[in-house]
Amino acid sequence: MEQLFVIKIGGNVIDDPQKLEGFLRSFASVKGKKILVHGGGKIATKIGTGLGIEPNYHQGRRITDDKTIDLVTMVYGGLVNKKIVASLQALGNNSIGLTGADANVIRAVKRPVKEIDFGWVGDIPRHSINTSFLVSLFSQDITPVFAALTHDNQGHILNTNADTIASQLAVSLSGAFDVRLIYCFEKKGVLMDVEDDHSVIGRIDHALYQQLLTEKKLFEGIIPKIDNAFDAINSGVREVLIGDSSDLLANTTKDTTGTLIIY
Ligand SMILES: Nc1ncnc2c1ncn2[C@@H]1O[C@H](COP(=O)(O)OP(=O)(O)O)[C@@H](O)[C@H]1O
Ligand SMILES: CC(=O)N[C@@H](CCC(=O)OP(=O)(O)O)C(=O)O
Repeated sequence: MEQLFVIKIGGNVIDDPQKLEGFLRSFASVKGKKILVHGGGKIATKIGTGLGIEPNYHQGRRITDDKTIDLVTMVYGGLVNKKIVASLQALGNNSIGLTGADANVIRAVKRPVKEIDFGWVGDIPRHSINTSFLVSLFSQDITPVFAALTHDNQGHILNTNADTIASQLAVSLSGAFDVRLIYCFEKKGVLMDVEDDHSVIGRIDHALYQQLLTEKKLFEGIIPKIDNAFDAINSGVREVLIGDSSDLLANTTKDTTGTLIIY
């Protein structure tokens, strides 16, 4: 099968113009079929605060009320997405900016209210991705660039975690391609000590993951990222890597750096 890279770029890199430029330069030079997924939570929080829309989180996850869904639609689907696409065009990488609503690529369901009402937040059921549209873009040599937004097919945009969008896109395309999912962020990989960039853990399987959780080596966003990584590797994705955005090119070869997630 032909190889496909599904690459997610993290919020701290998007927030740093120099790092973002370096990353996009590397991304543009990745040969073959590829998809880029981004969020932009930090920028949304900054712009929202300026507009009087205070961020509201529960256990690190954004609660998305009526004003916030408008905010993130503007920031993720507009500002961040279109700037990335324009940069890629300048680098000679023809690309198209998409949300999950465009061409009905990602239909999601609003997260049911349990103890917490997350508001306009989407979860992606299996088999709800329009893969044939993506394949048609690949056949025209156009790279899809996804913002962290989906839709519910009832006229609503849903704020959807970018790591989850990346893993679900990877899973849905794994029947047709040899997919390598790469989570790029500002650290060298999953670290034994989050303050020490030399403490990269080369491989994590389920047993080691449980041990790292018990030892409290992992906190905040890295936990849902690893959960999404396991979801992908358990559902047909060939390889999943978590690494530094500046190591992207190495991570598209056999000599990967960063952390491999394995069964
Ligand atoms: N052991 C660890 N190794 C690497 N990162 C960790 C670890 N524990 C916690 N983290 C935190 O997880 C964050 C990554 O999650 P998140 O901010 O959601 O990613 P993204 O940049 O992709 O949006 C890192 O910036 C880091 O602060
Ligand atoms: C529902 C949900 O988690 N939405 C995220 C979407 C952005 C995102 O995932 O961005 P990063 O990957 O850069 O954190 C949020 O609004 O923060």
